[in-house]
Amino acid sequence: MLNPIPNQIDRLDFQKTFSDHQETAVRWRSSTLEERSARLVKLRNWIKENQNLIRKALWEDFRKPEPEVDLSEIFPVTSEINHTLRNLKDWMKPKSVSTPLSMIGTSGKIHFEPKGTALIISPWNFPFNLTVGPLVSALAAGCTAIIKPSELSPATSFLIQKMVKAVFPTNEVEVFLGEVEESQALLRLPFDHIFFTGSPAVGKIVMKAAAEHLSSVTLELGGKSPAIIDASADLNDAAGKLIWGKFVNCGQTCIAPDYILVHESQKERLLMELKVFLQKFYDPAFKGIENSRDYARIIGPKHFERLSDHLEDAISKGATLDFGGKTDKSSFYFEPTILTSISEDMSVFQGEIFGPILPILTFSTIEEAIGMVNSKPKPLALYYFGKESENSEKVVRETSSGNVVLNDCVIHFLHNNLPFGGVNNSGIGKAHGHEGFLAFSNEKGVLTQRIGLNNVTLLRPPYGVKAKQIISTLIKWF
Ligand SMILES: NC(=O)c1ccc[n+]([C@@H]2O[C@H](COP(=O)([O-])OP(=O)(O)OC[C@H]3O[C@@H](n4cnc5c(N)ncnc54)[C@H](O)[C@@H]3O)[C@@H](O)[C@H]2O)c1
Repeated sequence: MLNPIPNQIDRLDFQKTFSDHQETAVRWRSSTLEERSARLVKLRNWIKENQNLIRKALWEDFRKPEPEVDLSEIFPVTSEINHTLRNLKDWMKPKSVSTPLSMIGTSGKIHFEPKGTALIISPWNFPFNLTVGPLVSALAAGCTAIIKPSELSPATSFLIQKMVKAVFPTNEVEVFLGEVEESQALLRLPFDHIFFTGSPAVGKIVMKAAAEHLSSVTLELGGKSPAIIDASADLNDAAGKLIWGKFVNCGQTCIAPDYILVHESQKERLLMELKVFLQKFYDPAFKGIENSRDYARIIGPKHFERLSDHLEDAISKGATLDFGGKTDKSSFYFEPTILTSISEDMSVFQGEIFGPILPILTFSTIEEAIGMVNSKPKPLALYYFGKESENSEKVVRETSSGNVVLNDCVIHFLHNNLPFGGVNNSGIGKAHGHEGFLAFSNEKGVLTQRIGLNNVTLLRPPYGVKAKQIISTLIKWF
Protein backbone atom coordinates (compact mmCIF):
# COMPACT_ATOMS: atom_id res chain seq x y z
CA MET A 1 0.00 0.00 0.00
CA LEU A 2 1.33 3.43 -0.92
CA ASN A 3 2.16 6.05 1.71
CA PRO A 4 0.02 9.08 0.99
CA ILE A 5 1.88 12.38 1.08
CA PRO A 6 0.31 14.47 3.84
CA ASN A 7 -1.07 17.88 3.01
CA GLN A 8 1.67 20.23 4.17
CA ILE A 9 0.51 23.58 2.95
CA ASP A 10 0.02 24.99 6.46
CA ARG A 11 3.31 23.70 7.80
CA LEU A 12 5.67 24.76 5.09
CA ASP A 13 7.34 28.14 4.93
CA PHE A 14 7.88 28.48 1.20
CA GLN A 15 8.68 32.19 1.40
CA LYS A 16 11.46 31.76 4.00
CA THR A 17 13.15 28.98 2.02
CA PHE A 18 12.80 30.97 -1.18
CA SER A 19 14.41 34.06 0.40
CA ASP A 20 17.29 31.88 1.63
CA HIS A 21 17.70 30.55 -1.90
CA GLN A 22 17.78 34.07 -3.30
CA GLU A 23 20.65 34.89 -0.94
CA THR A 24 22.53 31.75 -1.91
CA ALA A 25 21.90 32.48 -5.60
CA VAL A 26 23.63 35.86 -5.33
CA ARG A 27 26.70 34.17 -3.78
CA TRP A 28 26.60 31.38 -6.35
CA ARG A 29 26.62 33.84 -9.25
CA SER A 30 30.41 33.60 -9.17
CA SER A 31 30.66 29.94 -8.14
CA THR A 32 33.68 28.11 -9.52
CA LEU A 33 33.98 24.93 -11.57
CA GLU A 34 35.41 23.17 -8.51
CA GLU A 35 32.46 24.13 -6.29
CA ARG A 36 29.83 23.04 -8.82
CA SER A 37 31.68 19.80 -9.59
CA ALA A 38 31.97 18.99 -5.87
CA ARG A 39 28.16 19.26 -5.52
CA LEU A 40 27.64 16.92 -8.45
CA VAL A 41 30.15 14.40 -7.11
CA LYS A 42 28.40 14.38 -3.71
CA LEU A 43 25.09 13.75 -5.43
CA ARG A 44 26.56 10.95 -7.55
CA ASN A 45 28.12 9.32 -4.49
CA TRP A 46 24.80 9.26 -2.65
CA ILE A 47 23.06 7.71 -5.68
CA LYS A 48 25.76 5.07 -6.13
CA GLU A 49 25.69 4.14 -2.46
CA ASN A 50 21.90 3.98 -2.26
CA GLN A 51 20.89 2.17 -5.44
CA ASN A 52 18.99 -0.43 -3.45
CA LEU A 53 16.84 2.23 -1.78
CA ILE A 54 15.99 3.66 -5.20
CA ARG A 55 15.02 0.20 -6.51
CA LYS A 56 12.94 -0.49 -3.42
CA ALA A 57 11.05 2.83 -3.66
CA LEU A 58 10.15 2.31 -7.31
CA TRP A 59 9.00 -1.26 -6.64
CA GLU A 60 6.76 0.12 -3.92
CA ASP A 61 5.38 2.88 -6.13
CA PHE A 62 4.42 0.78 -9.15
CA ARG A 63 6.30 -2.52 -9.06
CA LYS A 64 8.90 -1.15 -11.44
CA PRO A 65 11.28 -4.01 -12.32
CA GLU A 66 14.82 -3.63 -10.97
CA PRO A 67 16.59 -3.75 -14.36
CA GLU A 68 14.24 -1.03 -15.62
CA VAL A 69 15.07 1.09 -12.55
CA ASP A 70 18.78 0.63 -13.20
CA LEU A 71 18.46 1.42 -16.90
CA SER A 72 15.88 4.20 -16.86
CA GLU A 73 16.18 5.86 -13.45
CA ILE A 74 19.74 5.43 -12.16
CA PHE A 75 21.89 5.15 -15.28
CA PRO A 76 20.49 8.26 -17.07
CA VAL A 77 21.24 10.35 -13.96
CA THR A 78 24.75 9.02 -13.28
CA SER A 79 25.50 9.32 -16.99
CA GLU A 80 24.19 12.92 -16.98
CA ILE A 81 26.46 13.71 -14.01
CA ASN A 82 29.52 12.07 -15.61
CA HIS A 83 28.91 13.83 -18.93
CA THR A 84 28.51 17.15 -17.11
CA LEU A 85 31.68 16.66 -15.04
CA ARG A 86 33.63 15.93 -18.25
CA ASN A 87 32.32 19.03 -20.06
CA LEU A 88 31.47 21.64 -17.44
CA LYS A 89 34.82 23.46 -17.71
CA ASP A 90 34.21 24.03 -21.41
CA TRP A 91 30.52 24.96 -20.96
CA MET A 92 31.33 27.56 -18.27
CA LYS A 93 34.15 29.22 -20.21
CA PRO A 94 33.09 32.55 -21.78
CA LYS A 95 32.87 32.13 -25.58
CA SER A 96 34.35 34.75 -27.91
CA VAL A 97 32.23 35.75 -30.88
CA SER A 98 33.43 37.23 -34.16
CA THR A 99 33.11 40.98 -34.63
CA PRO A 100 30.88 42.37 -37.40
CA LEU A 101 32.54 44.99 -39.61
CA SER A 102 30.31 47.76 -38.25
CA MET A 103 31.60 47.00 -34.71
CA ILE A 104 35.29 46.93 -35.55
CA GLY A 105 37.41 48.04 -32.60
CA THR A 106 35.28 46.11 -30.09
CA SER A 107 35.30 42.51 -28.89
CA GLY A 108 32.36 40.37 -27.78
CA LYS A 109 32.03 37.41 -25.45
CA ILE A 110 29.14 35.33 -24.13
CA HIS A 111 29.24 34.73 -20.38
CA PHE A 112 27.17 31.92 -18.90
CA GLU A 113 25.69 33.33 -15.74
CA PRO A 114 23.55 31.16 -13.43
CA LYS A 115 19.92 32.25 -13.74
CA GLY A 116 19.63 32.08 -9.94
CA THR A 117 16.79 30.31 -8.13
CA ALA A 118 15.19 27.36 -9.91
CA LEU A 119 11.95 25.50 -9.29
CA ILE A 120 11.76 21.89 -10.50
CA ILE A 121 8.30 20.28 -10.66
CA SER A 122 8.40 16.64 -11.69
CA PRO A 123 6.03 13.80 -12.66
CA TRP A 124 5.58 10.30 -11.27
CA ASN A 125 6.37 8.18 -14.29
CA PHE A 126 10.20 8.24 -14.10
CA PRO A 127 10.13 9.94 -10.72
CA PHE A 128 13.82 9.66 -9.83
CA ASN A 129 15.28 10.33 -13.26
CA LEU A 130 12.98 13.24 -14.15
CA THR A 131 13.59 14.99 -10.82
CA VAL A 132 17.31 14.46 -10.37
CA GLY A 133 18.20 14.89 -14.07
CA PRO A 134 17.06 18.55 -14.15
CA LEU A 135 18.70 19.07 -10.73
CA VAL A 136 22.05 18.06 -12.27
CA SER A 137 21.63 20.74 -14.97
CA ALA A 138 20.57 23.35 -12.40
CA LEU A 139 23.61 22.65 -10.19
CA ALA A 140 25.94 22.59 -13.20
CA ALA A 141 24.70 26.03 -14.21
CA GLY A 142 25.19 27.30 -10.64
CA CYS A 143 21.51 27.59 -9.67
CA THR A 144 19.87 26.72 -6.37
CA ALA A 145 16.81 24.47 -6.62
CA ILE A 146 13.51 23.91 -4.87
CA ILE A 147 11.98 20.60 -5.94
CA LYS A 148 8.31 19.52 -5.92
CA PRO A 149 8.18 15.84 -6.86
CA SER A 150 4.94 14.02 -7.66
CA GLU A 151 2.42 12.97 -5.02
CA LEU A 152 1.58 9.87 -7.11
CA SER A 153 4.96 8.20 -6.53
CA PRO A 154 5.28 8.85 -2.76
CA ALA A 155 7.96 6.28 -1.92
CA THR A 156 10.34 7.79 -4.50
CA SER A 157 9.38 11.36 -3.55
CA PHE A 158 10.17 10.65 0.13
CA LEU A 159 13.48 9.12 -0.91
CA ILE A 160 14.38 12.15 -3.03
CA GLN A 161 13.69 14.33 0.01
CA LYS A 162 15.91 12.12 2.14
CA MET A 163 18.69 12.26 -0.46
CA VAL A 164 18.56 16.04 -0.74
CA LYS A 165 18.63 16.44 3.06
CA ALA A 166 21.70 14.22 3.20
CA VAL A 167 23.59 15.97 0.41
CA PHE A 168 22.67 19.68 0.46
CA PRO A 169 21.95 22.42 3.01
CA THR A 170 18.33 23.60 2.75
CA ASN A 171 19.39 27.01 1.48
CA GLU A 172 20.95 25.34 -1.58
CA VAL A 173 18.54 22.55 -2.53
CA GLU A 174 15.21 21.82 -0.83
CA VAL A 175 12.36 19.39 -1.49
CA PHE A 176 8.73 20.23 -0.76
CA LEU A 177 6.41 17.26 -0.92
CA GLY A 178 2.80 17.89 -1.73
CA GLU A 179 0.07 18.05 -4.32
CA VAL A 180 -1.50 20.72 -6.48
CA GLU A 181 -1.88 23.23 -3.64
CA GLU A 182 1.81 23.07 -2.69
CA SER A 183 2.81 23.20 -6.35
CA GLN A 184 0.71 26.31 -6.93
CA ALA A 185 2.01 28.00 -3.76
CA LEU A 186 5.54 27.52 -5.10
CA LEU A 187 4.51 28.79 -8.53
CA ARG A 188 3.46 32.09 -6.95
CA LEU A 189 7.10 32.84 -6.02
CA PRO A 190 9.34 34.82 -8.39
CA PHE A 191 11.74 32.03 -9.40
CA ASP A 192 14.35 32.84 -12.01
CA HIS A 193 13.67 29.60 -13.90
CA ILE A 194 10.96 26.94 -13.72
CA PHE A 195 11.69 23.48 -15.08
CA PHE A 196 8.41 21.57 -15.34
CA THR A 197 7.91 18.01 -16.54
CA GLY A 198 4.32 16.80 -16.86
CA SER A 199 1.17 17.05 -18.94
CA PRO A 200 0.44 19.80 -21.50
CA ALA A 201 -2.65 20.81 -19.45
CA VAL A 202 -0.59 21.52 -16.31
CA GLY A 203 2.20 22.97 -18.48
CA LYS A 204 -0.21 25.76 -19.44
CA ILE A 205 -0.95 26.48 -15.76
CA VAL A 206 2.79 26.63 -15.05
CA MET A 207 3.42 28.98 -17.96
CA LYS A 208 0.63 31.32 -16.85
CA ALA A 209 2.07 31.43 -13.31
CA ALA A 210 5.57 32.03 -14.71
CA ALA A 211 4.26 34.95 -16.78
CA GLU A 212 3.29 36.73 -13.56
CA HIS A 213 7.00 37.16 -12.71
CA LEU A 214 8.38 36.71 -16.23
CA SER A 215 10.25 33.66 -14.96
CA SER A 216 11.76 31.68 -17.83
CA VAL A 217 10.44 28.15 -18.32
CA THR A 218 11.44 24.78 -19.63
CA LEU A 219 8.31 22.72 -20.23
CA GLU A 220 8.87 19.01 -20.83
CA LEU A 221 5.39 17.82 -21.80
CA GLY A 222 3.74 14.85 -23.49
CA GLY A 223 1.72 14.01 -26.56
CA LYS A 224 0.98 11.30 -29.08
CA SER A 225 4.32 10.06 -30.44
CA PRO A 226 3.73 8.07 -33.63
CA ALA A 227 5.78 5.14 -34.96
CA ILE A 228 5.66 4.89 -38.76
CA ILE A 229 6.44 1.39 -40.08
CA ASP A 230 7.14 1.70 -43.77
CA ALA A 231 6.76 -1.05 -46.38
CA SER A 232 10.56 -1.50 -46.45
CA ALA A 233 10.96 -1.95 -42.64
CA ASP A 234 12.65 -4.99 -41.11
CA LEU A 235 9.53 -6.08 -39.22
CA ASN A 236 11.20 -8.48 -36.83
CA ASP A 237 13.71 -5.84 -35.78
CA ALA A 238 11.03 -3.13 -35.53
CA ALA A 239 8.61 -5.29 -33.53
CA GLY A 240 11.17 -6.14 -30.81
CA LYS A 241 12.11 -2.49 -30.40
CA LEU A 242 8.49 -1.30 -30.42
CA ILE A 243 7.34 -3.80 -27.81
CA TRP A 244 10.16 -2.79 -25.50
CA GLY A 245 9.67 0.97 -26.12
CA LYS A 246 5.90 0.76 -25.67
CA PHE A 247 5.67 -1.53 -22.65
CA VAL A 248 8.74 -0.58 -20.58
CA ASN A 249 7.44 1.19 -17.44
CA CYS A 250 4.02 -0.33 -18.29
CA GLY A 251 3.59 2.10 -21.18
CA GLN A 252 3.76 5.11 -18.85
CA THR A 253 6.56 6.79 -20.78
CA CYS A 254 6.29 10.25 -22.32
CA ILE A 255 8.26 9.13 -25.40
CA ALA A 256 6.64 5.68 -25.76
CA PRO A 257 5.28 5.05 -29.25
CA ASP A 258 1.68 6.13 -28.62
CA TYR A 259 0.30 4.55 -31.79
CA ILE A 260 1.61 2.68 -34.83
CA LEU A 261 1.07 3.70 -38.44
CA VAL A 262 2.01 0.67 -40.56
CA HIS A 263 2.03 0.32 -44.33
CA GLU A 264 -1.12 -1.64 -45.23
CA SER A 265 0.93 -4.38 -46.94
CA GLN A 266 2.75 -5.17 -43.65
CA LYS A 267 0.00 -4.95 -41.07
CA GLU A 268 -0.66 -8.67 -40.61
CA ARG A 269 3.03 -9.62 -40.44
CA LEU A 270 3.80 -6.80 -38.02
CA LEU A 271 0.94 -7.88 -35.77
CA MET A 272 2.26 -11.43 -35.71
CA GLU A 273 5.78 -10.25 -34.88
CA LEU A 274 4.51 -7.93 -32.11
CA LYS A 275 2.63 -10.81 -30.47
CA VAL A 276 5.68 -13.06 -30.66
CA PHE A 277 7.77 -10.46 -28.85
CA LEU A 278 5.14 -9.84 -26.19
CA GLN A 279 5.11 -13.53 -25.40
CA LYS A 280 8.89 -13.79 -25.49
CA PHE A 281 9.52 -10.75 -23.27
CA TYR A 282 6.80 -11.09 -20.65
CA ASP A 283 5.55 -14.66 -20.69
CA PRO A 284 8.19 -17.06 -22.01
CA ALA A 285 6.94 -19.95 -19.83
CA PHE A 286 3.23 -19.32 -20.60
CA LYS A 287 2.37 -18.60 -16.94
CA GLY A 288 0.54 -15.34 -17.69
CA ILE A 289 2.04 -11.87 -18.04
CA GLU A 290 0.63 -10.95 -14.62
CA ASN A 291 3.28 -13.25 -13.14
CA SER A 292 6.20 -11.57 -14.89
CA ARG A 293 8.57 -9.64 -12.63
CA ASP A 294 9.61 -7.67 -15.69
CA TYR A 295 6.27 -5.93 -16.22
CA ALA A 296 5.36 -2.92 -14.04
CA ARG A 297 1.94 -1.77 -12.84
CA ILE A 298 -0.25 1.29 -13.44
CA ILE A 299 0.61 4.03 -10.95
CA GLY A 300 -2.81 4.22 -9.23
CA PRO A 301 -6.61 4.16 -9.43
CA LYS A 302 -7.09 7.39 -11.38
CA HIS A 303 -4.85 6.32 -14.25
CA PHE A 304 -6.16 2.73 -14.09
CA GLU A 305 -9.72 4.07 -14.59
CA ARG A 306 -8.58 6.40 -17.36
CA LEU A 307 -6.98 3.52 -19.27
CA SER A 308 -9.93 1.20 -18.66
CA ASP A 309 -12.20 3.91 -20.11
CA HIS A 310 -9.96 4.19 -23.20
CA LEU A 311 -10.21 0.45 -23.74
CA GLU A 312 -13.95 0.27 -23.19
CA ASP A 313 -14.54 3.25 -25.47
CA ALA A 314 -12.47 1.72 -28.29
CA ILE A 315 -14.12 -1.71 -28.05
CA SER A 316 -17.62 -0.22 -27.89
CA LYS A 317 -16.88 1.75 -31.07
CA GLY A 318 -15.70 -1.29 -33.01
CA ALA A 319 -11.96 -1.70 -32.31
CA THR A 320 -10.57 -5.24 -32.54
CA LEU A 321 -8.75 -6.57 -29.49
CA ASP A 322 -5.72 -8.28 -31.03
CA PHE A 323 -3.83 -8.93 -27.82
CA GLY A 324 -4.34 -8.44 -24.09
CA GLY A 325 -7.22 -6.57 -22.54
CA LYS A 326 -7.05 -8.33 -19.14
CA THR A 327 -6.97 -6.05 -16.11
CA ASP A 328 -7.02 -6.39 -12.33
CA LYS A 329 -8.06 -3.29 -10.41
CA SER A 330 -6.86 -4.59 -7.05
CA SER A 331 -3.23 -4.75 -8.22
CA PHE A 332 -3.44 -2.10 -10.99
CA TYR A 333 -2.42 -4.78 -13.50
CA PHE A 334 -3.16 -3.81 -17.08
CA GLU A 335 -2.15 -6.37 -19.68
CA PRO A 336 -0.17 -5.18 -22.72
CA THR A 337 -2.97 -4.52 -25.18
CA ILE A 338 -2.99 -4.20 -28.97
CA LEU A 339 -5.97 -2.75 -30.83
CA THR A 340 -6.74 -2.55 -34.55
CA SER A 341 -9.74 -1.23 -36.59
CA ILE A 342 -9.26 2.19 -35.00
CA SER A 343 -11.57 5.06 -35.94
CA GLU A 344 -11.19 8.80 -35.38
CA ASP A 345 -14.01 9.02 -32.84
CA MET A 346 -12.21 6.72 -30.38
CA SER A 347 -10.47 8.35 -27.40
CA VAL A 348 -7.29 6.31 -28.06
CA PHE A 349 -7.02 8.17 -31.38
CA GLN A 350 -7.38 11.56 -29.73
CA GLY A 351 -5.44 12.20 -26.49
CA GLU A 352 -2.11 10.83 -25.23
CA ILE A 353 -2.67 7.21 -24.08
CA PHE A 354 0.16 7.05 -21.52
CA GLY A 355 -0.32 3.39 -20.72
CA PRO A 356 -0.04 -0.12 -22.19
CA ILE A 357 -2.57 0.22 -25.02
CA LEU A 358 -1.12 0.17 -28.53
CA PRO A 359 -3.49 1.13 -31.38
CA ILE A 360 -2.42 0.16 -34.89
CA LEU A 361 -3.55 2.12 -37.93
CA THR A 362 -2.58 1.66 -41.59
CA PHE A 363 -1.54 3.92 -44.46
CA SER A 364 -1.09 3.35 -48.18
CA THR A 365 1.39 6.10 -49.10
CA ILE A 366 4.04 7.88 -47.05
CA GLU A 367 2.25 11.17 -47.83
CA GLU A 368 -0.86 9.78 -46.12
CA ALA A 369 1.17 8.81 -43.02
CA ILE A 370 2.73 12.29 -42.89
CA GLY A 371 -0.72 13.84 -43.26
CA MET A 372 -2.04 11.83 -40.30
CA VAL A 373 0.89 12.91 -38.10
CA ASN A 374 0.48 16.53 -39.15
CA SER A 375 -3.24 16.49 -38.38
CA LYS A 376 -2.42 16.21 -34.65
CA PRO A 377 -0.52 18.51 -32.24
CA LYS A 378 3.27 18.27 -32.65
CA PRO A 379 4.49 15.15 -30.82
CA LEU A 380 7.37 14.80 -28.38
CA ALA A 381 9.01 12.10 -30.51
CA LEU A 382 8.48 10.55 -33.91
CA TYR A 383 9.77 7.12 -34.91
CA TYR A 384 10.30 5.87 -38.47
CA PHE A 385 11.20 2.29 -39.35
CA GLY A 386 12.20 1.60 -42.96
CA LYS A 387 15.15 1.22 -45.30
CA GLU A 388 14.25 3.85 -47.89
CA SER A 389 16.24 6.98 -47.16
CA GLU A 390 14.06 8.96 -49.55
CA ASN A 391 11.04 8.27 -47.33
CA SER A 392 12.83 8.72 -44.00
CA GLU A 393 14.24 12.07 -45.18
CA LYS A 394 10.77 13.12 -46.33
CA VAL A 395 9.32 12.24 -42.90
CA VAL A 396 12.05 14.21 -41.08
CA ARG A 397 11.60 17.18 -43.42
CA GLU A 398 7.81 17.33 -43.59
CA THR A 399 6.79 16.67 -39.97
CA SER A 400 7.47 18.58 -36.75
CA SER A 401 8.30 16.89 -33.43
CA GLY A 402 10.66 17.33 -30.48
CA ASN A 403 12.94 14.51 -31.63
CA VAL A 404 13.04 11.89 -34.40
CA VAL A 405 14.52 8.40 -34.17
CA LEU A 406 15.07 6.36 -37.32
CA ASN A 407 14.87 2.57 -36.95
CA ASP A 408 14.56 2.56 -33.17
CA CYS A 409 12.52 4.21 -30.45
CA VAL A 410 12.88 5.78 -26.98
CA ILE A 411 16.69 5.38 -26.79
CA HIS A 412 17.40 9.00 -27.80
CA PHE A 413 16.67 9.93 -24.18
CA LEU A 414 20.09 8.49 -23.30
CA HIS A 415 22.06 10.51 -25.90
CA ASN A 416 23.73 13.29 -23.90
CA ASN A 417 24.74 15.29 -26.97
CA LEU A 418 21.25 15.58 -28.46
CA PRO A 419 18.77 18.21 -27.24
CA PHE A 420 15.82 16.47 -25.60
CA GLY A 421 12.36 17.99 -25.48
CA GLY A 422 9.21 18.85 -27.35
CA VAL A 423 7.82 21.58 -29.54
CA ASN A 424 4.69 23.65 -28.80
CA ASN A 425 2.12 21.22 -27.32
CA SER A 426 4.83 18.70 -26.40
CA GLY A 427 7.11 21.26 -24.78
CA ILE A 428 9.15 24.43 -24.78
CA GLY A 429 12.93 24.47 -24.37
CA LYS A 430 15.38 21.58 -24.35
CA ALA A 431 17.05 19.47 -21.68
CA HIS A 432 20.03 17.14 -21.14
CA GLY A 433 23.77 17.77 -21.32
CA HIS A 434 24.81 21.13 -22.68
CA GLU A 435 21.19 22.07 -23.48
CA GLY A 436 20.26 21.44 -19.84
CA PHE A 437 23.14 23.66 -18.68
CA LEU A 438 21.97 26.41 -21.07
CA ALA A 439 18.36 26.13 -19.85
CA PHE A 440 19.49 27.23 -16.36
CA SER A 441 22.01 29.83 -17.64
CA ASN A 442 21.60 33.41 -18.75
CA GLU A 443 23.69 33.82 -21.89
CA LYS A 444 25.00 37.28 -21.16
CA GLY A 445 26.60 39.17 -24.04
CA VAL A 446 29.59 41.23 -22.86
CA LEU A 447 30.94 43.86 -25.27
CA THR A 448 34.29 45.58 -24.67
CA GLN A 449 35.15 48.81 -26.46
CA ARG A 450 38.85 48.43 -27.30
CA ILE A 451 40.18 51.12 -29.58
CA GLY A 452 37.21 53.47 -29.74
CA LEU A 453 36.02 54.90 -33.01
CA ASN A 454 36.48 58.68 -32.91
CA ASN A 455 33.95 59.21 -35.65
CA VAL A 456 31.23 57.69 -33.44
CA THR A 457 30.95 61.16 -31.90
CA LEU A 458 29.61 62.25 -35.27
CA LEU A 459 26.60 60.05 -34.58
CA ARG A 460 25.58 62.02 -31.52
CA PRO A 461 23.11 64.88 -31.46
CA PRO A 462 22.78 67.41 -32.80
CA TYR A 463 22.76 65.18 -35.93
CA GLY A 464 24.41 66.88 -38.89
CA VAL A 465 24.91 65.98 -42.53
CA LYS A 466 27.91 63.78 -41.67
CA ALA A 467 25.79 61.68 -39.28
CA LYS A 468 23.19 61.13 -41.97
CA GLN A 469 25.92 60.10 -44.45
CA ILE A 470 27.43 57.60 -41.98
CA ILE A 471 24.01 56.09 -41.19
CA SER A 472 23.17 55.75 -44.90
CA THR A 473 26.52 54.01 -45.45
CA LEU A 474 25.82 51.63 -42.57
CA ILE A 475 22.41 50.73 -44.02
CA LYS A 476 23.85 50.33 -47.52
CA TRP A 477 26.96 48.27 -46.76
CA PHE A 478 26.65 46.57 -43.38
N1 LIG B 1 8.66 15.57 -21.88
C1 LIG B 1 9.07 14.79 -20.89
O1 LIG B 1 10.26 14.64 -20.63
C2 LIG B 1 8.07 14.07 -20.04
C3 LIG B 1 8.53 13.08 -19.16
C4 LIG B 1 7.62 12.40 -18.37
C5 LIG B 1 6.28 12.68 -18.43
N2 LIG B 1 5.85 13.63 -19.30
C6 LIG B 1 4.41 13.89 -19.40
O2 LIG B 1 3.87 14.02 -18.09
C7 LIG B 1 2.54 13.54 -18.06
C8 LIG B 1 2.38 12.51 -16.96
O3 LIG B 1 2.89 12.95 -15.74
P1 LIG B 1 1.95 13.47 -14.54
O4 LIG B 1 0.65 12.74 -14.58
O5 LIG B 1 2.75 13.44 -13.29
O6 LIG B 1 1.73 14.98 -15.01
P2 LIG B 1 0.95 16.16 -14.27
O7 LIG B 1 1.04 17.32 -15.19
O8 LIG B 1 -0.39 15.73 -13.79
O9 LIG B 1 1.82 16.44 -12.93
C9 LIG B 1 3.17 16.84 -12.97
C10 LIG B 1 3.49 17.64 -11.71
O10 LIG B 1 2.68 18.79 -11.66
C11 LIG B 1 1.98 18.87 -10.43
N3 LIG B 1 0.62 19.38 -10.71
C12 LIG B 1 -0.46 18.65 -11.11
N4 LIG B 1 -1.53 19.46 -11.31
C13 LIG B 1 -1.11 20.71 -11.02
C14 LIG B 1 -1.75 21.99 -11.04
N5 LIG B 1 -3.05 22.11 -11.36
N6 LIG B 1 -1.03 23.07 -10.70
C15 LIG B 1 0.28 22.96 -10.37
N7 LIG B 1 0.93 21.78 -10.33
C16 LIG B 1 0.26 20.66 -10.65
C17 LIG B 1 1.94 17.47 -9.88
O11 LIG B 1 1.85 17.50 -8.49
C18 LIG B 1 3.25 16.88 -10.39
O12 LIG B 1 4.31 17.17 -9.51
C19 LIG B 1 2.29 12.94 -19.44
O13 LIG B 1 1.61 13.87 -20.24
C20 LIG B 1 3.69 12.71 -19.97
O14 LIG B 1 3.79 12.65 -21.38
C21 LIG B 1 6.70 14.34 -20.09
